[in-house]
Amino acid sequence: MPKDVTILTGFLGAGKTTLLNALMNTRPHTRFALIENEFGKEGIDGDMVIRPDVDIVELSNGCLCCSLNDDLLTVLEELNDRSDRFDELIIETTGIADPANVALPFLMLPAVQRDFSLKRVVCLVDAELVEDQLRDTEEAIAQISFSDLIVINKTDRVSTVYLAKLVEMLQGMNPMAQILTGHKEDYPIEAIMAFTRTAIAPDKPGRFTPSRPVAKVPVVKPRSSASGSNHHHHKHSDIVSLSFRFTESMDLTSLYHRLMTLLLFQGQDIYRVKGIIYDQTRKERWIIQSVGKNITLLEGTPWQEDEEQLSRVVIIGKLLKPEDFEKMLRQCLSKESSWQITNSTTLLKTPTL
Ligand SMILES: Nc1nc2c(ncn2[C@@H]2O[C@H](COP(=O)(O)OP(=O)(O)OP(=O)(O)O)[C@@H](O)[C@H]2O)c(=O)[nH]1
Repeated sequence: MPKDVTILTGFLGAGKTTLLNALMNTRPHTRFALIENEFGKEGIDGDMVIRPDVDIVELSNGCLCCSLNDDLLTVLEELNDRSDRFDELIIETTGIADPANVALPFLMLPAVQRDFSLKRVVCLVDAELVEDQLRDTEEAIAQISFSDLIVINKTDRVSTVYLAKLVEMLQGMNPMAQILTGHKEDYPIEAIMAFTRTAIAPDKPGRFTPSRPVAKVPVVKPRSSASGSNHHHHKHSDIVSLSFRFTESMDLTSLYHRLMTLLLFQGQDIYRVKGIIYDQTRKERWIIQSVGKNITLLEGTPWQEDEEQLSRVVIIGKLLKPEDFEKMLRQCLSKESSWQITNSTTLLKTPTL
């Protein structure tokens, strides 16, 4: 029997990993395989998955919808070789992925369809920030337009009147999608998992029309430019991912305050910050995140004795300059000696294929 597949998409910070954890927790007896895709070099999301028994495949430093398209097929083959070890597959896309390209192998390739059955493409939407995201980026539009099921998340942050308007607006953008609402304390998980795309006549003309010609699937793009730089070309974005790694202790309080100031004064182009922080004054790792101007701090698990204690920080936004963030992060180090930029991935505007 083909394994059920859920594609979980949604703009940066919409709440994909949070929903994923909630979903897997409500199904303790289901064995999940999970493909986590992040386009920065530092894969942070895999560490945020709280169920220890999940078979996680991390695909970092590229987007499944373009540069890692070929890798998806390889991973699917590998997963199929161990198909007796899991019941369902969930793919969490990057926050800027075009889900049409991630879904295409499941929709178009018989060899994939034999082993995997795409049940739903779920798009998480940040109720508070989606209007700005739709105005500023093409990615949010592609995600909402393509998905079968739209879950408006973070309803705790908006009024019911605004929420009703949002439902109307998103339904206008994608009239065929089902729309649900929820927040992290109360996700409509049963309704999400009960939904299957076959129930809504998937083959209606235009239903799954990808934004680019199908004939080009799978789209395989070079991972780096001919010059050998580490710039990664994305089809339609100016979005940059910066990854930093520090072996010195960081002062968590200082990081929090500096980040808050930065977001307050220059936050419009910083879409997402996520970090796992080593502060020598604390036994546990700490998770720092920001979405828009909202910052959250969360206590993680204690460091183990045999574990390397280090901080990893990923910053994603529009045309970000590494020097600005280098300066801020350097000021947060308890000692300033060993900071380094491990990767700087710039997604430049390039002509459509
Ligand atoms: N207030 C509120 N915050 C939420 C809700 N859901 C998620 N968050 C917070 O939003 C932030 C981002 O959540 P994630 O689940 O990491 O978002 P994501 O879509 O996986 O992020 P990327 O993988 O970076 O695109 C975290 O700080 C969450 O705690 C919600 O319903 N309400």
